[in-house]
Amino acid sequence: MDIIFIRELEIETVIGIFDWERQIRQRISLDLEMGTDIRRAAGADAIEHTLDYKAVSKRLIQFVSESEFMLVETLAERIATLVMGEFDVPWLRLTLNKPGAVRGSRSVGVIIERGVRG
Ligand SMILES: Nc1nc2c(c(=O)[nH]1)N=C([C@H](O)[C@@H](O)CO)CN2
Repeated sequence: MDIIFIRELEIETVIGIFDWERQIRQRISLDLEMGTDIRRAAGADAIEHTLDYKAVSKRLIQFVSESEFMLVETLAERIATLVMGEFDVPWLRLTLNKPGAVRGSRSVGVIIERGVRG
């Protein structure tokens, strides 16, 4: 299996469990690895035969910036469902970072893996 990836996709959104967090927008950062087979696209040298990382990124920016979840877990799960469903991705690993959320740490967040790795 091959992997198409997106690193450090930064998006502002409403996220958090505290009252003050419901009033502001905070930056989250996504690292996404998506299972695929690149051989057909490489053979034809044609974007229509592969997973377009720009199209995935644009959809994620739209979805995440309009979302208002409390937990990073919920946002991560919803992103995984969206990517697998809309882009026909059989397996993915997603790291969702919430930088600066905990004083003294660079980042906190969640890592999830979904689907079947071929
Ligand atoms: N496992 C989690 N723990 C915490 C979350 C979360 O989404 N998942 N969220 C918070 C607060 O919103 C925090 O980010 C504010 O600093 C605390 N713990």
